Amino acid sequence: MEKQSDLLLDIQHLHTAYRLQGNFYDAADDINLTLKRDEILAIVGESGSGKSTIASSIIGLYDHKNTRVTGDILYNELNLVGLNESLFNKIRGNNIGMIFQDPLASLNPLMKVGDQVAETLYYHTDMNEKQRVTRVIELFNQVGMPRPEEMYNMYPHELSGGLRQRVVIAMAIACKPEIIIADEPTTALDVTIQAQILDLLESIQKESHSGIILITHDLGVVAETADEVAVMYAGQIVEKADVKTIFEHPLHPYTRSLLNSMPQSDDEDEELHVIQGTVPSLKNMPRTGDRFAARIPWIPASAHEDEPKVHEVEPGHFVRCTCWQEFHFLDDDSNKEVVKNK
Ligand SMILES: Nc1ncnc2c1ncn2[C@@H]1O[C@H](COP(=O)(O)OP(=O)(O)OP(=O)(O)O)[C@@H](O)[C@H]1O
Repeated sequence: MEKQSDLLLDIQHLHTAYRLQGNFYDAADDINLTLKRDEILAIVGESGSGKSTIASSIIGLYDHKNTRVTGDILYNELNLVGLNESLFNKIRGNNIGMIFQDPLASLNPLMKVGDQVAETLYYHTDMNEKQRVTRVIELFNQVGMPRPEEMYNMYPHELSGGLRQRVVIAMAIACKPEIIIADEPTTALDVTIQAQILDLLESIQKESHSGIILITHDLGVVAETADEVAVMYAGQIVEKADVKTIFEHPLHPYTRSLLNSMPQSDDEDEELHVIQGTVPSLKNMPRTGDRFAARIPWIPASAHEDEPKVHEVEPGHFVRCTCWQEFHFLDDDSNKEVVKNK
């Protein structure tokens, strides 16, 4: 049986709405998710599907005047929804580490990278200066920075993108957080460096027994690293299962379309299925019916539930709506485009 303490985060009925011209619109709509110790949970979906909205709701980094967060985000006994800022400041960095897409934006250009990591330790631990420097060198070693002592005194612009992201990761894990949220941590990096950073995240997770939420639009990244996967479309989770099930037995038409659009080879002329259309903007989001229906118009309206519910089709495998039962790809090439596979 699962130990109570294995559950790190329990997100229930999370709604995050942004104010646009006076009205609030849900960008995350009734999100239910759990994160366990020793688990990498990937949240995957196209741009605009609401992935980063979930991340910012968890860590409480949003414009409180124009963002409304309701529901529960339970971290142990604590509900992070509505938590006061001084408590949040203690939890951020200490219990929950954050890695963003663009390491340059996360770092202060005018400060030595070693001092930036040491600063996190200054705020969250009672280490003295010497201990902090020692710990930073240890962290730089852990994240695979060559010549850590030398690196300590460098400025962000003197480092490559991959090394900068290692600094950000060192900062995120400095206080051994139980939870790490990585929002597109490899998107800004070269392909070869991407794999190294993913390997690093995995080894950190194994060593520290933390839980990682990995936000990505890249199913290749998911296949390589995730244990559990939540597929998001237009603010909602449309499918959730373990990684093997998502790749070997996907059901929701959106998950199947995403998988179908993945390159199968390195051939630049490979024909890729492109999902026609885009995620609707917040204001244009249909608030009733199946939000994905518009992108699979060849599936009859009767296949969709009027108010799609999430069904547990097998233990641990959740799918929104029953339309998957009638879903098929088009036989002709009308939803297929030749796009450069790079
Ligand atoms: N602060 C904000 N104010 C208003 N609308 C916002 C705000 N942040 C995000 N949105 C909108 O909310 C929706 C979800 O955005 P979000 O960034 O969470 O998606 P995402 O899946 O992370 O996409 P991306 O990968 O492009 O960041 C989008 O329609 C976006 O335009």
